[in-house]
Parts: sequence; structure tokens; C-alpha cells
Amino acid sequence: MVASEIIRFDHVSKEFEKNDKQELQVLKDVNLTINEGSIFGIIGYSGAGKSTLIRCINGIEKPTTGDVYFRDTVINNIPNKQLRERRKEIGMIFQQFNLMPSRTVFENVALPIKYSGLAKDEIKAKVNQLLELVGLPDKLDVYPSTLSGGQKQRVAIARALVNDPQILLCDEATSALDPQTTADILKLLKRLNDELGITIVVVTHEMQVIEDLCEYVAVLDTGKIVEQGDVYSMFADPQQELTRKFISTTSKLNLPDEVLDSDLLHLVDNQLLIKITYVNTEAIEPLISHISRQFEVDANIIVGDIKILQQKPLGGLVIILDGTKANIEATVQYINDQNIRLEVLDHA
Ligand SMILES: Nc1ncnc2c1ncn2[C@@H]1O[C@H](COP(=O)(O)OP(=O)(O)OP(=O)(O)O)[C@@H](O)[C@H]1O
Repeated sequence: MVASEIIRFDHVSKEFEKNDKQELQVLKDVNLTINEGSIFGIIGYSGAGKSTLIRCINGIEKPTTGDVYFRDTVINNIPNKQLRERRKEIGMIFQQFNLMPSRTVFENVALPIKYSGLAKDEIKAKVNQLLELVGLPDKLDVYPSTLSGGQKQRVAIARALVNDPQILLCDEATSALDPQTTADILKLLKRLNDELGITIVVVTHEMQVIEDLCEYVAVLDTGKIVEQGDVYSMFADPQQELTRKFISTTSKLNLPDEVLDSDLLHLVDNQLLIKITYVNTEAIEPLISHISRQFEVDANIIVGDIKILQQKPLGGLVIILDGTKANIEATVQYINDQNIRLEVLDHA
């Protein structure tokens, strides 16, 4: 089945006027397509323009140039009344939850449909059903201040879903949560995507969120998308330095600087410390014995790891190669020829 597009950024740039009247270019010629039913992540450092980008999707921000399409509608060009209607199809959650402290959980979730013309009973049924869905059926009458961060975000998710939106925007939705609660919320988002078919767009500065949740990712560097694609391919073969930096934050293959800077590994003669990343995990054992036999090079494994991304394994090893200079060079050439990603971490 061909995936149909739900959101498209077409040459979107955004400038803000700074206090000194200078223009600040926050988005630079952004092009991206988000398919219906997918989970799409946008990762970047603080100030990269992530919030501005995601806010262009529901029309809170408007591009200075370029267009944002929601299906066939150019969302930045429609009159306000029509925009308000379209926004019902786009829910949003935030880092700080944005719940109203003086309203109960029920009232918070019901707020967006309070004046929708629905009967009280219908509103009650809808809110109950959503609180059930997010795992908080017994919290109807409590106030947000009595809830944990994770519970508050669940209420915010229920509220964001109350109009049965097609898209859920998540702006750093787990950044204020501890790792276990983050994992629980990501699991919930994944389940909502599975069960409701809702398209999810996530902006984050944490690669772990991309790894655990997303199918597609775009890397934003000071307003420019420097790399985008499916998450597995990007982890397997990142093209940009910034992408590699983000990926390294979730890797178990990082040797601490203290190890690399010290002589702990005792690299001598021609020894080479390398990291390899490979997609065909079954081929790796034969590869190691092959290089030992063919090139007379010893491969001492220091660390190994296998990740499962999009139900596919992605392996990595940190190895010391030991042999003559010529044989080690031939080994490196051979590994490169196998389409295995190889980085030299250190040498004697
Ligand atoms: N309304 C505005 N007026 C002027 N400058 C703005 C406005 N909104 C954002 N900016 C500036 O645009 C830049 C990008 O901000 P944005 O919030 O989109 O980045 P971000 O990647 O989401 O960062 P963070 O994670 O820190 O929020 C920042 O320099 C910010 O100060």
C-alpha cells in the first residue's frame, strides 16, 4: 500500500524580528513529508527551531516564505475561522503539560468540547473513555496538583485526543519526566498510534525518544534539516556529524574519554581500535573468523551490542585489530568493502 501524505513542508522559512530589528532566521528552506499513520521525529539542540517547526503544523506560527500543507490545504493561508476548525484535527501536548490547576481532571479533558454542542452525557462518556485509554480511569475528580508528572501528561494526552484528531503533536513531551516515566509515556504514544492510527509528530533533543518511538526522523541544525530518513537507516549509516553525535548518546559502544585518553587499552605496535556497525548480525561471526584467517589479524572484542530498531537488529562491536601494518590496512579495506560502517577510534 502506498502511504499517503498528511503533512508537507514545502520550502518553509521563518524569520523573527529581534529587539534590535535584525531578522533571526529560525527555519531555513525546510522540506519534509509526513505520511499518514506514521510516527515522525524531529531532533535538534535547544534553539534549533523545533518548536517553531511543529507550531507551523497547527498554524500557531506561519512561515515567512513557503507553505505547510495539511493534506490538500495550505494551512498557513486559510482564514482564522477555518483554521480553528482544522486545529480540531490536530492535538498537541507539551513539556509542561499545560493543565489548568483550578479544574479537575475531568474538566481539563472536557474543556475543548465544552461548547461543542455535545450533550453532557456524551461529553462524560467521551472523557471516561479517554481516561480509560490513557490508564487513569479513577482520577476523574482530582486536581492536577495531586498527580505525578507522568499522570499529568496522560491527562494532557486525553485532552489532546478529545476531538478525535488525525495528528498528535508532541513538543518535548517527555523532557520533564524521569526515564521510567518517559518509557511508559512513549509506550502509550506507540499504542495510540497502533490502535487509533493517529499520526504522531514528536520534537525532542533526546535521541532515545527517536530510537524508542519514531519510524522516521529529521535532524534539525540551526533551522536547517541536515538529514532525514527512516530511523533504522539513519542509525545504521548516519551521514552527518550532528546525526552521529545524537546517535552516540544512545550507544552502549562509547568508550569513556578516560579510557581513550589513558593507556588502559595498551595499544601497541600497529594495533588499531575500531568500532563497526552492521545490519546483518548473522554475518558478523564469519567476518571475524574470516579476517583472522585471511589477513592473520587478531580481533579482540572489547564491547558488543545489539539494538532492535523497527523490529530489526542493528549490531555494533568495538574491536582491537592486531597484526602487521599491511594486514591491518587490508582488513580495514575488506570490512569497508562489506558495507559495514567502520570508525577508527584510536591507534597505537
Ligand atoms: N516569537 C518569537 N519571537 C522571536 N524569536 C523567537 C520567537 N519564537 C522563537 N524565537 C527564537 O527562535 C529560535 C528557535 O526557537 P524554538 O523554540 O523554535 O527552538 P527549539 O529548537 O524548540 O528550542 P528549545 O528546545 O530550547 O525550545 C530561538 O532563538 C528563539 O529564541
